[in-house]
Amino acid sequence: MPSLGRLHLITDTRPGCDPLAVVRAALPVARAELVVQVRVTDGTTDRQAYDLARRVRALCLPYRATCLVNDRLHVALAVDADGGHVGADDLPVAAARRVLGVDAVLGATAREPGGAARAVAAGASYLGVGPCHRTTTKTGLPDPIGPAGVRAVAEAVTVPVIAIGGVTAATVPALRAAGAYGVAVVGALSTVADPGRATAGLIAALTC
Ligand SMILES: Cc1ncc(COP(=O)(O)OP(=O)(O)O)c(N)n1
Ligand SMILES: Cc1nc(C(=O)O)sc1CCOP(=O)(O)O
Ligand SMILES: [Mg+2]
Repeated sequence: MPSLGRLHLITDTRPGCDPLAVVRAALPVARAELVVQVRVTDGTTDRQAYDLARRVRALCLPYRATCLVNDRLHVALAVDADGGHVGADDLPVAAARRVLGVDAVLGATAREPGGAARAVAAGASYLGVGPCHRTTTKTGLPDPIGPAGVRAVAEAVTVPVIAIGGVTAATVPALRAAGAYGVAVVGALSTVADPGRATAGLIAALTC
């Protein structure tokens, strides 16, 4: 299994966004510290998801950056991605592990220690933990858990904890201090004028 990068860039495919431009800007800065998770809106067809994932996979390869696919594990397999990410509405973690195989990177969403331990027992190789802070990118989430919630999960598992939800370079130090191995972001890279510069800021915060 490839070693996991600390900066997870989740693609933003909302209207007006250019996810490939953001990936192209982030890759030369973060290189193998970058994990690109291809996440598409529900209305996206499998063909569109496949085309985006295939292009992201090709961009990641020269940098040895990890490419994951959110939810649609058949797309992950079809583009030979490094793995996938599942949550409560997706395939159960054990089923996802059977689909992807033993060597794949498999992320699972966890919001509290009990769920986190169950996800790891079922085969998750990392956990996405949040929402850490308020986010404008996704609706229907529970209240933010803050660094204390991240700490509770990190103390319960031995796999990497990736903090998600409203993460910025300014909030990274407290999340790292709480035990997060890395962070996952949408808006901090997709809604800024200079995603390359924003990537450098996040990497600096993650590696100092
Ligand atoms: C790193 C990371 N953590 C959490 C999530 C959320 O996944 P999920 O709960 O399945 O929700 P959707 O992203 O599918 O809407 C994630 N994608 N990545
Ligand atoms: C996709 C996603 N999942 C979350 C969760 O807590 O499960 S928060 C989130 C969106 C993260 O976007 P931003 O970095 O713009 O806040
Ligand atoms: Mg999901």
